[in-house]
Amino acid sequence: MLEIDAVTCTKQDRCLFDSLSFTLHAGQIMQIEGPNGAGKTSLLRIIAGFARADEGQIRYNSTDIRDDYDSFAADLLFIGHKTGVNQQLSAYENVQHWLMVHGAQADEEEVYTLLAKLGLIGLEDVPVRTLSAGQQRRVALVRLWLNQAKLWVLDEPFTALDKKGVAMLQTQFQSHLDKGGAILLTTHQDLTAHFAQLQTLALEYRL
Ligand SMILES: Nc1ncnc2c1ncn2[C@@H]1O[C@H](COP(=O)(O)OP(=O)(O)OP(=O)(O)O)[C@@H](O)[C@H]1O
Repeated sequence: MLEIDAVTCTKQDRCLFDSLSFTLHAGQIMQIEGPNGAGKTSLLRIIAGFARADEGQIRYNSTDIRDDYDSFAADLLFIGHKTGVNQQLSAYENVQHWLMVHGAQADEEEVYTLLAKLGLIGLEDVPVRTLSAGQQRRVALVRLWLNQAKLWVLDEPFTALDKKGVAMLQTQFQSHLDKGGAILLTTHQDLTAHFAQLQTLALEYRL
């Protein structure tokens, strides 16, 4: 599904990674680990096509993502450190916005059921900026339940979630993998007990 081929990235005269290669197949989850500043976010942004590698190629279904970015983007769900939630809008309004952007359909009852599942009922009409950090993260993650994208690229998705939130997210990951999706994520959470098919990639802090 996704091939990272000899990718090199240098920032501020420091080589973060050099000639990095790996493959992610349908049904697989890969965790990128490493200390602060190692280059995890930089790698995710290159893979998502938001930044250019100094060298190397990212292929999706055997095609360089730059040759057919629209098809790649249609299959990609990226949730970064900055979660992409509109802070001025309510959770409900954010969901309506994402549905429109992704051309997805969900009736009002489905939206409310999802918001209830994520513990956001009673909070769905207030501006997101007034919610707690964990509640804001839950709003950002609603997209994982709404989206048909096959490839999820997620930067620290567990940040600020409580234990129940972490468990719910892991269950949703498994459901995505079972349907043939693939997940690439950074997290400091130990996922080894939860995903038999977990692959890990450790980036070192290079001087
Ligand atoms: N836009 C940029 N311009 C210059 N340097 C950058 C830029 N983005 C990242 N860097 C540098 O690249 C290095 C790697 O940053 P990156 O955010 O990829 O690390 P990370 O492994 O995700 O770290 P963390 O665990 O703290 O989130 C850092 O030293 C950072 O200062």
